[in-house]
Amino acid sequence: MATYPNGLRGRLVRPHEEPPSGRHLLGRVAFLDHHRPPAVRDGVADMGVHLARDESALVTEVWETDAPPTSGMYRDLVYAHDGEYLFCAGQIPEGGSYREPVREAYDAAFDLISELGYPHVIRIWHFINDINRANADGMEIYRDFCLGRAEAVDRRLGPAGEMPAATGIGSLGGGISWYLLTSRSGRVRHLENPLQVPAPSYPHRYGPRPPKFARATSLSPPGLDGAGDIFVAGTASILGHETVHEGDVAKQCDVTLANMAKVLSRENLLAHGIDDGRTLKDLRLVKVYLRHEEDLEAVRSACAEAFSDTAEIVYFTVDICRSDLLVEIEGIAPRPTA
Ligand SMILES: C=C(O[C@@H]1C=C(C(=O)O)C=C[C@H]1O)C(=O)O
Repeated sequence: MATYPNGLRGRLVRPHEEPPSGRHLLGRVAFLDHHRPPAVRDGVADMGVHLARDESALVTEVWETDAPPTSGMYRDLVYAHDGEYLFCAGQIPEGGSYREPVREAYDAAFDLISELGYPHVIRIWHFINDINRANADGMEIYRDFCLGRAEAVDRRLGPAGEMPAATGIGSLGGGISWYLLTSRSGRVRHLENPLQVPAPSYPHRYGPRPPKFARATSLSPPGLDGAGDIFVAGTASILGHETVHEGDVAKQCDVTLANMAKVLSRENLLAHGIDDGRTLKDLRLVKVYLRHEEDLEAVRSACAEAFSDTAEIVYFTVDICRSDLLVEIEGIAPRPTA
């Protein structure tokens, strides 16, 4: 623990802001108006995701650690690791079907994780261009993606293999951009939400293979066994396995926030063996995804009320994994002592 007094921390940096100083940069994901391939740039593992429609949405997510990282390329992935944490990012070019390339990309990441020795996956993000469009075989691209992911996960972890909190959301170009964080020896626990069917158990009507992710993941750094940082997955207006409040963004936003509050609640954490409780006011690094630009003010005011004044909140207008979802939100509740 002494080596990692602050551990892994994510921050959002706006174009006009000073880059972070004093700590080491493990990875950098820039949300841009174009995509930028994964590479080591200025010594930092870096990738650009096409998510910004205009300059107001330009923002960079940086992951800081306490030890100097080593970075490099592995197959098509860029990575960096510092002895306790690993960041890795990749892009899968646009094509007629994503099933096979997603399987290969996941395979490469699993190989990297095991070769370098960072087996505990904390969090994964996927940004999928044309997520609701049909692929060359007529299958929705999100479902095509889920198929490749499920096959890769089955092969490596078995059908019951646990996956961490994730985001699977639209983007504006560049195929699929994805990145993940893993830990060497931290304690990683995956959490579900009693209001929602676990995504890996969604029925067949949502696609041939279900999405493999948890509703949240708790990361306790080495030496600290209590509650850790809680990474809340991309969350939407889904109860059980069904979308609720089709066409009503305000109500979808309320259900989304209630789902996030439930995952973080003391009752839910205790049910997962974690003696702690968090609220929406503890969330930081909040990303809000909207299907329609015109919903921004309604969603912004709901979020301003729900989250802390000091939370960093960014808004992106992109498609969402189900065509009836209008809003999706994710965030991180850091451990209180940090
Ligand atoms: C919104 C949902 O799923 C979305 C898709 C995910 C994925 O496929 O990795 C993860 C979280 C969300 O971004 C949901 O099913 O509740």
